[in-house]
Amino acid sequence: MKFSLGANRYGKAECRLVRVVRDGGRHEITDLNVSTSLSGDLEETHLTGDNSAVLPTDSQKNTVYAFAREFGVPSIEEFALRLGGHFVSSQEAVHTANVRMEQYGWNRLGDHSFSRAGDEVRTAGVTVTSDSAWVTGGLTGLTVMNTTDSEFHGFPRDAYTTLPETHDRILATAVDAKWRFSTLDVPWNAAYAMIREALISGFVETYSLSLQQTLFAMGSRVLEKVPEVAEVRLALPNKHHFPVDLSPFGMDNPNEIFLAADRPYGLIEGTVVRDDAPEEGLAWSS
Ligand SMILES: O=c1[nH]c(=O)c2[nH]c(=O)[nH]c2[nH]1
Repeated sequence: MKFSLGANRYGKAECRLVRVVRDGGRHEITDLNVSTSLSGDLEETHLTGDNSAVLPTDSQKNTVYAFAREFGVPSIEEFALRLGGHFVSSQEAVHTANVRMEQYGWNRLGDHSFSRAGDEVRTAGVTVTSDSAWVTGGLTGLTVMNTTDSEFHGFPRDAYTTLPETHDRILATAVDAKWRFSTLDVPWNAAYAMIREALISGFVETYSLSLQQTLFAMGSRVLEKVPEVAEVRLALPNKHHFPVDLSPFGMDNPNEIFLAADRPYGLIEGTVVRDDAPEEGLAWSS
């Protein structure tokens, strides 16, 4: 039997890149998912394992981050054209470069705070018995980011600790919150709006030394603003943004170019409870 190689291409899929421009105190962010795919005279690696024409996908990924630092991202179209043009012009064997871009939208919350558009879901749960009922509200998928005012240091260093201490990092999380009402006499929609606002302002306005500290501030803010809430439970994934080391390419990275990692992520969970919170179960008459 004889086989021949049909269409083929290769590249790095889903380079998650966040770029922060810090001209003055008002930051701008660009959040991208970049995939490269090259094709051309690439038979040899498939047929004999000769890699002399195979620009590593790792190099393709590095180019994405390095170009973001060197040339910025005026638009995803321009950035994609520059990347594609580079691969085709610099690699003799590469005749076609496909570059796919996804750009995620963020809404501004403040000078260095943003919330990601879409994905947010309001939730509610009720339990009803013959003589009582109780209500929990919640939200999931509220993704927020502070591009400064976050530090993490002073932690124990054991034999397996490699994490550098940081005094200026990105803090980003997708808020997963549940709260328990201590009464059924609640203007539900207005209360939801206030709770959501309290969670956001707690995140934005807290100068954070840990996501745990931010969690407690967010929960406390809800209890402060909405007296009908007895308890807030928060699950906050720490959506890590690692500064990319561009020194191998002769570039610095003044906290501008980040790899947005999706897994694994820290998961910080906690409950903030009003000291005089009633037990679950509210009499209908109350
Ligand atoms: O805010 C943080 N809390 C942690 O517990 C933790 N652990 C870690 O690696 N980074 C962070 N950041």
